[in-house]
Order: sequence, then structure tokens, then C-alpha cells
Amino acid sequence: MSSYHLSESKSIAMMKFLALCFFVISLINIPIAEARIRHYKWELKYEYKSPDCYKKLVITINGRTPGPTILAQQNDTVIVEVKNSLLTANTAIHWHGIRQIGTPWFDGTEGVTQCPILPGDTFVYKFVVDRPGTYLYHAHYGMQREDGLFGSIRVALPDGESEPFAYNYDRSIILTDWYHKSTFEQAVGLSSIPFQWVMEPQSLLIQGKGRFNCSAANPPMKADVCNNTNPECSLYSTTVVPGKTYRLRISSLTALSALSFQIEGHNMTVVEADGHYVEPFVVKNLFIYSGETYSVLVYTDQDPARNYWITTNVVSRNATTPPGLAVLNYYPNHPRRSPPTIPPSGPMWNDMDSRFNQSVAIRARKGHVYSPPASSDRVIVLLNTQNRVNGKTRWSVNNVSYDIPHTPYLIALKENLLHTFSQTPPPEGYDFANYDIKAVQNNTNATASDAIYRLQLNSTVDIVLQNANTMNPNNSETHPWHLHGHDFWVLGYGEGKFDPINDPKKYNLVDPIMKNTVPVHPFGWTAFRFKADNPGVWAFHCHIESHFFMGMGVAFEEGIERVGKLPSSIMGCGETKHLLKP
Ligand SMILES: O=C1O[C@H]([C@@H](O)CO)C(O)=C1O
Repeated sequence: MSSYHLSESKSIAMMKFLALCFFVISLINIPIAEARIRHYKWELKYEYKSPDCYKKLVITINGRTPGPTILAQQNDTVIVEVKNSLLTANTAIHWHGIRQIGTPWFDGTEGVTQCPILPGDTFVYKFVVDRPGTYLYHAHYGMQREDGLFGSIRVALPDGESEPFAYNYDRSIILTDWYHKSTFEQAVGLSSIPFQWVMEPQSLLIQGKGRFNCSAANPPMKADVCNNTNPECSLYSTTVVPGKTYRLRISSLTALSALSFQIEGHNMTVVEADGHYVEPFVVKNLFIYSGETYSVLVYTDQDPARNYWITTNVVSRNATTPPGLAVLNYYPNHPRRSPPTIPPSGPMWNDMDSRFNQSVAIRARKGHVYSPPASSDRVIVLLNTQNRVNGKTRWSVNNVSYDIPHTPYLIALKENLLHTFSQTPPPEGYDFANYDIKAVQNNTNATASDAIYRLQLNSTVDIVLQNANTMNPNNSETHPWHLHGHDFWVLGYGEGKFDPINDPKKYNLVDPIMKNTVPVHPFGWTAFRFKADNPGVWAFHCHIESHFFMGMGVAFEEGIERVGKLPSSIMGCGETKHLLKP
């Protein structure tokens, strides 16, 4: 009896306590089971590592590259405190695919949205992840991304909501290419006269690991420089159990290479691209360009007595880089046990048709189609080619090479420092009638500019990326273009010169996929549409590290008058110094 009374009074006390908790929570206005804060503290350092067995300076986040995966749920607020312990280098981190609605100052693009973070300083990024999906983060300062400063962002649906496909396990894999030369030397070479090209990367890394063949190095390398028995460069191995479905979130942050990705003996069903659901399609190999993210479903239905190769190889360039290898480890085989087969080779590097066909095959998933506006208010055509400016080899857009300003646009525009960058608007197109996109580009006296495109807030803009021949005969390259602050509808791809009368009639306005990064294929064009509805200043550029460094980019401004008060933490460089109170 007494024990009954005791437990009854206990439970009443408990209920009272809970009621009090809810009351307090409602007073301080914390939504229950809603958006949460995800707080990360990162320290960036240069460290000697051997990701492909060759010892080199690498940027680590809390000792690792790739850095920690940011795990969040839709509408969470992510706070990342970045301490720059690079000693002698500035930095800035871009949250790739996150639109930064209401926080354009935390896009992390040096020169566009913020000043660089100085050595010793701590910069706090704070933004909302407003959509589920697979995103990335990486350095956006000089060519620093290539040093290993990158990682994944995985945004889950809110509790109680489910994806339109089923899977048992979820994994993230980032693909990169890897140079043995430092990015400092590469950057200086690219801006030297004569021009020194970075050449092809030495290795491909899968989730930060690869294997350079040290014994084949010419001239030979000592064991303290390159050592194939170093455990740091044991291949990436991911363990699976037979008979399950795995969601693999595959992304590419290569410096240069376009890739094909494949898993021996397993098909992949593509279900997501750049944070949007894709009408599922099955591939044996996935073509992936720098800045893209995909989710594929893989069913582990093969002979469980062995492991399988995961491979990636360069496409679109006749590269010297050997394929990247990793292991799909069927439990309970040993994770390091090599598969008994020769690693399967991917498609031929110059198999353009297959790549083009995959681009065209990607459609929005039925039931998840966001229709684009039926027409646009403005069409900007961007010719992609090389040229020479003051003797330097550059990439250019409509024959203008892009220079990143020293005073970030966002601050310059908001604070009326318009003298800090060119006010001559960049060209809306090129000499369409007379320009031969198949001819060797011979514009040896082109111009450079830091001017930007000013867009009407809430207007609909069409971009047509037109590829062309470079300064080398019979050569046009693949360029993955990434737009900050927005997603866009991919309206179409074509070969040859874009026809402004007839090609728009063939645009897909029914079920176009939305993306933030899209390839323009050699000698081809790519068209997309977006709504300029996110007040701020946003970079749009080729995601090839050396190409953006050489001027292959532009910037868009929209609704600057709607941008809220800028945090002083983004200031301190160029003319913004004067804005900081003593
Ligand atoms: O930017 C580049 O420069 C070289 C080459 O065009 C220079 O001759 C190349 O292949 C690039 O992608």
C-alpha cells in the first residue's frame, strides 16, 4: 500500500516537473523537436601527411583530411568556429550547396563575401541548412582547397519525414585528385611568364586515400619521402553486409579531373544530385565533375566470399594519372584483403557521348518536380575560352578574365565603396555571328576585370555556357560551373554553337533537375535558369581550381539593399579596414 502511495506521489511530482519544464521552454521560446544548433570547433593546420604514400604538406581540420562530416537536420543552425592555425596562410571556408538565405556574409568566398581569415584568428560561421541532401564544404581562398581542406555536409529530413527511396545504411565518399607539388608553387607557375601549367595530378584519392607507386617514381624517391608500406596510405575500405541497400553519397572536389566512378560487379541507382531527388536511373559507372554530389543506391547482392574494387578514373583529359582504388569489403572478409581480380577499368577518357548522355538523362524525380518559370527576363551567354592578358595565360568569359577584388563586393556594395571595383558592366554575350568556336582562340590581347553582373531582385535569369576551342589546336575542355547562393534548373545541353532561336524551343521545362554545379562539355553548350531571389553577391565559376585561379568566373549581385547588417568579422581587408571602429 505504502509503496503504491509512494510511487503515485513520485509520478505526480514527475508530471509537475515536466509541466514546469515545458512552461520554461515556452517562455524562452525553444521549439521542441525542431531546429537544433550543431556546433563545431575546428582548428586548421598544415601537417605532413602521406595520403597517397608521398609525404607532403596537407591542411587538416582537427588533424584530419577530409575534415569531419557535418551532420544536421533540415532547418538546423550550423555554427562552425574556425581557428586558423595555418601559421602563415589566410583562409576562408565555403559551404557548397548551402544557399545562405539571409546570411550571404557567411558564404565563405574570399573577395566576394568576406575578407580572408588571418593566421591566429578564429572566425565563426553561422547559417541554416534549409534543405535535406548532400553538400560539401571546402576552402575558397586561392587554390587552397587542393591542400585537403574539405569535407561533407549531410542534411537529414526532419524527424517523421522519409526519403522517397529506402536504404539500410548511409555513407559519404569524396573523390579528389592529388598533386605532389605544393599549391603555392602551382599558383606561382600559373601566374608566371612564361606560363607553367600544373599538369596532370599524381594520384586520385577516394575519401582522402590513394596509392602512388613509389618504386616507379623517376627520379627515385627515398623511403622517408614515399613509402608504399606506410599505413597512412592503406586504401580506403568500406565494410558492407550482404543483402543490404547502401546509400553512397559520392561527391567530387577534384582540382582538375573529371571522373568516372564504379564498383566492380555492382550497379548503382542514381537517386539524388546536388541535394535534389533524381528520377532513378541505373548506371554501371557514374560520371562526376568537381563540385557535384550524387547519392546512389547499391545493393550488396554479390558473392559474399570476397571483396570488390571501387575505382575511379580520369575522363575528358588524356591524363597520365592512374586510377584511384578503394575496397568494398563484404563482411566478414578482412577489410584490407585485396579483391582477387584486376581492378576494372572505367570508360575511355574520350568517350564523350556517354558523358553527354548521362548529363541529359538526369531528370527531377516524379512527385518532386519544381517547375521553372516558363520564360526568363534576361539571357546571359558566357563564352568559355582561354586568352592572354598582359602576356599571362588566362581563362576568360566573353574574352574577359576575372580578377578577384581586394575589397569584397558584398561589403563594397553595402557600404558604398563602389570605387573599389570596375563599374563597367561585363559583357552579356560574345560576337556570336563572327566567332568560330572550333577555331584556335587567338585573342592574345584580351582584358581582365573585376566587374560583376547586377541582377534585378526576383528576376528570372537564363545562363548559356558556350564552350569553345582553347589556345591549343583541336582542344576544348570540360568545365564544371558552380553557382553560389542558388540552385538552377538545367534546361538543356547541346553540341556546337548554341542557336538562340531554335535551341530554347528544345529546353526541358517539364522535369528539369535543379543543381548547383553543371558541366559544359567540350565544344558544347549548357543552359540553365535561376531566380535571382537571394539578396547578396554570389560567385559563379568553373570549379576547376586552376581555371578559377586563372580567371574563369563571374559574380552576380541581387537585392543588395535587402541585405541585413553585415557582421564586422567579415571585414578588415582592402577598403573595409576603414569601416572597423578603432
Ligand atoms: O588551363 C589549362 O592550361 C592547360 C593548357 O591549355 C595550356 O597550354 C590546360 O590543359 C588547361 O586546362
